[in-house]
Amino acid sequence: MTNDYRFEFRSYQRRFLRSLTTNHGKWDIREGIILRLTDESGKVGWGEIAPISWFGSETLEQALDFCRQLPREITDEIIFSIPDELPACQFGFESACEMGSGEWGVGSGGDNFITPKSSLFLYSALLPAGEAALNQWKTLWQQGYRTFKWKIGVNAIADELEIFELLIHTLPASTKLRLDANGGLSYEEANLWLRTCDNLKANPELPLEIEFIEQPLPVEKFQQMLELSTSYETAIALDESVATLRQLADCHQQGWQGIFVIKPGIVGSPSRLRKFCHQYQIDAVFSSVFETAIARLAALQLAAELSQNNRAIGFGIDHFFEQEDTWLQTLWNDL
Ligand SMILES: O=C(O)CCC(=O)C1=CC=C[C@@H](O)[C@@H]1C(=O)O
Ligand SMILES: [Mg+2]
Repeated sequence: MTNDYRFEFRSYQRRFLRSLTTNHGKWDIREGIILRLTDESGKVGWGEIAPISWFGSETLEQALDFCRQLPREITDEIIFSIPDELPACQFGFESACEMGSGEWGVGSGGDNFITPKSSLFLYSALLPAGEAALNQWKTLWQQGYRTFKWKIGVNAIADELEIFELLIHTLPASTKLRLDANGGLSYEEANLWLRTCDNLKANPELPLEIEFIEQPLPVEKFQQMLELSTSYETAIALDESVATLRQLADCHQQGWQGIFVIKPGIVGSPSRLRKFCHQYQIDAVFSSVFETAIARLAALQLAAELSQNNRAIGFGIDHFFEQEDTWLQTLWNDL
């Protein structure tokens, strides 16, 4: 795309089919902004700003304020100087530029956001927290998922360990299971979960693989997580700790050698993410921010370019929403 664009945007709301319950609380409605850039030749680039403020990005209001103060005609210069305090805006505007320039091989954008569930990617499906996981996994298995992520740190640890015991005796042997605490465990609880997973790893009768425990401790407990990462066989993945590019660089610089969960929708500038990942070859797992197909297309493009170690991508979240294809068209038609 050339460097002058007509800029339009509108906010959206999408209700989860079922609330997403994590240690951060209950999430019922996903709100975001869809933006459209049209260059002088008429080429269109679509972008999406999908903040998660409790994860470390800007708030939706801050993103809307930023969009409202922009002129109707904007330039590359404005886009590539969006401050680091607005990482979801950096992602939304930059990816709209890239799409419009056809760098993804997407033509006019707008009419086709089919994000391929290609076999090139293994997808990880998000299970509901608590014992609902025991009922839900089979439907997802029948849809082809072989990697699942289950939220812990939501209910009492004794209850979750009990459900975990049932889950590992129910899931097929070839399953990979990820546990995501969203920073909700105490140091003692994190040790108990890691020890439990190590014991499972040592049990030949239960070959199911615990791929990693995600963000066991709060962001401010980085040193304790660094210590835990060398004390157990079971891998640890940082998520909230590396939510933005600044945090990602900081944890890497402080010596994190484990897994990094990358949420492209809120991490910040795609071009700077590419540079970082190419430079440091980090072990990255790409993860959804419950975005629409617009941001998902951009995020999958980055995952395709930057994924290492064949890790399933955390975009198995379609079952959290109604079908979206017509919804996106109606959202924009009356603009
Ligand atoms: O990463 C995945 O497998 C799916 C996405 C996912 O789990 C999340 C997306 C956004 C916020 C969180 O609730 C949660 C996470 O902590 O990773
Ligand atoms: Mg997570």
